[in-house]
Amino acid sequence: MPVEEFVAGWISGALGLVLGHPFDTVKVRLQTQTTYRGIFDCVVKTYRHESLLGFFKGMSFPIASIAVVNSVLFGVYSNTLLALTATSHRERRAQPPSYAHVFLAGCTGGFMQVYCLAPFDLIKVRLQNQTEPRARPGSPPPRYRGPVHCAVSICQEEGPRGLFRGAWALMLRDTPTLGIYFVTYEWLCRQSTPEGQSPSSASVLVAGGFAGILSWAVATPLDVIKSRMQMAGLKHRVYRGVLDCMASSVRQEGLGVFFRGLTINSARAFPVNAVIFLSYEYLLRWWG
Ligand SMILES: CN(C)C(=N)NCCC[C@H](N)C(=O)O
Repeated sequence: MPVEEFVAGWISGALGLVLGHPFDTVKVRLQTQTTYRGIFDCVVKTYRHESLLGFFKGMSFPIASIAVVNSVLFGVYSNTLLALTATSHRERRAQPPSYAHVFLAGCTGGFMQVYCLAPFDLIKVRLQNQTEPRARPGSPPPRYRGPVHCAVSICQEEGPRGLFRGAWALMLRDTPTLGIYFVTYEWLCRQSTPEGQSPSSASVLVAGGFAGILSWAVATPLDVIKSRMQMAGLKHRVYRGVLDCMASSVRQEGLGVFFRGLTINSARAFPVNAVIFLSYEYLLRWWG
């Protein structure tokens, strides 16, 4: 099994993560808290209250976990294509796989990454939702002191299964949308590249950026539900499942709830995924 794809997936994921984390914090807050009037209000309040560091809350764990998560996504994707089409990454420009195969491989990568992503994503969301400024003498300490304390507290208070809260919604979000993600990337690359050649850097950037936007646009409704289910344990709010969370969110806030965070998610998705695909492609070309 070729391992370069796993390593390239890890490095490219880390680059994308650092670039996109501040946008991600604003998105998570808009999706799970009702105190903000919009993106601008959330950015201003976060900055005033928590300084620039507020936007980077919860980033250390994803940085550590991206090694596993993104390498599983890209590694499983590429190796599933290898199993389906018997072509390696190098041969795929000359013998492009069908879009059905690309979709299937993307869905498999998305499905497999959920197992690694679920606990890390839960901890990220809980830490991002802590709006207290950094500890000052006399001010109440935040609920979680950091990622490890957060993981231990969840295990103690909600049981080890608590770490997988929202995992069903995450699986429903990621399995089809990662199929869409890779199909969009492949389609846009092929449209802008003469047959048999490798896509230029500009093509990769644009195709990666739009693949990110489209897949996140489709993923946003389930992303909202996933984030709410992840926060539910903390707020002692009990949802009976994904459908119950959907129904109760719509009842209280209307259908617009499914589109919370869509604008900021799209603004984040373009640069993040452009950088992910560019670094992934170049690392693989560089290694031969
Ligand atoms: C719609 N979904 C779930 C995705 N496109 N997932 C791929 C993740 C790529 C990158 N880490 C990001 O956060 O955008």
